Amino acid sequence: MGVLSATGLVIDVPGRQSGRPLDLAVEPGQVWGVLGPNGAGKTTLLHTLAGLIPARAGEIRLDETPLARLRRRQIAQKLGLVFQERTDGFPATVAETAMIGRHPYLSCWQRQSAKDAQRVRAALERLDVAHLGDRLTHTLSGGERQRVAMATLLTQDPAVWLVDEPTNHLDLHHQSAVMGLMHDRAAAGRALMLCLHDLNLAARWCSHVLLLYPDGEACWGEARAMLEPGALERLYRQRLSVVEVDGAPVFVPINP
Ligand SMILES: Nc1ncnc2c1ncn2[C@@H]1O[C@H](COP(=O)(O)OP(=O)(O)OP(=O)(O)O)[C@@H](O)[C@H]1O
Repeated sequence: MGVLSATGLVIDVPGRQSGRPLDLAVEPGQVWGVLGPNGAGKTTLLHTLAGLIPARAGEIRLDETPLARLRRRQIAQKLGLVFQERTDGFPATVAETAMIGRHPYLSCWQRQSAKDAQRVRAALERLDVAHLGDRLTHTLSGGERQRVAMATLLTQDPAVWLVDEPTNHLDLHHQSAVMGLMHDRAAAGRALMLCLHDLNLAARWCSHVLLLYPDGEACWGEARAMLEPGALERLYRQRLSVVEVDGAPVFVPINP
């Protein structure tokens, strides 16, 4: 049983017949990529696993405890989520936003410590946004905002990282840097699940893959076995050419 596990889980995608129940466990050290076409339910799955929306059926366990039995704060001490899109609830600087990652560990009136501030600084540096610490987040570019969101999750550094499109808005260098961070956190014993649109990032960085089909079908397993060109062509209804670079497959869409 992994640090995050789903048993008989059916996600609630509006208007869809119930799909294949998911039975999977995300173990420490694993990086799961969730792949599927637009509307397949990737975000819905992540939000369900985070306890933000109810499932149609099944059970989710976090560290062996049913999610339904945990209070929100207990969940936030073990699990963090980066949303695909962000809205600013209220004006906040980059440093203040990253500090939100420490809130699950602080009691109501407890002030953040020097150690918390140090974690924020280190996270901002790791995500290459330390120079933006005093800027209001709504003034940032899309890629800068994405890196601040990742820095906030790194400040939280929970056992389970759920990230909806980690490389959204990022240039090539920062895509690679963020995926490298995911790899490092997995090596440090975290369990990660990432929604990805880029097959090549999945092939390069994921240990496990879950393929979600628009009709609710799904299959999952080790990345090497799941990233089979025929299966991916059916998933995306897109012909693919495959070459190998640096020991990993590179998928290139081709026209008929
Ligand atoms: N609140 C809602 N009301 C109605 N339909 C919804 C709602 N939320 C999600 N859906 C639908 O559920 C389906 C799954 O959405 P979801 O965002 O999980 O897909 P996704 O795989 O993450 O897609 P994308 O790749 O475009 O991000 C979509 O068809 C979406 O329109």
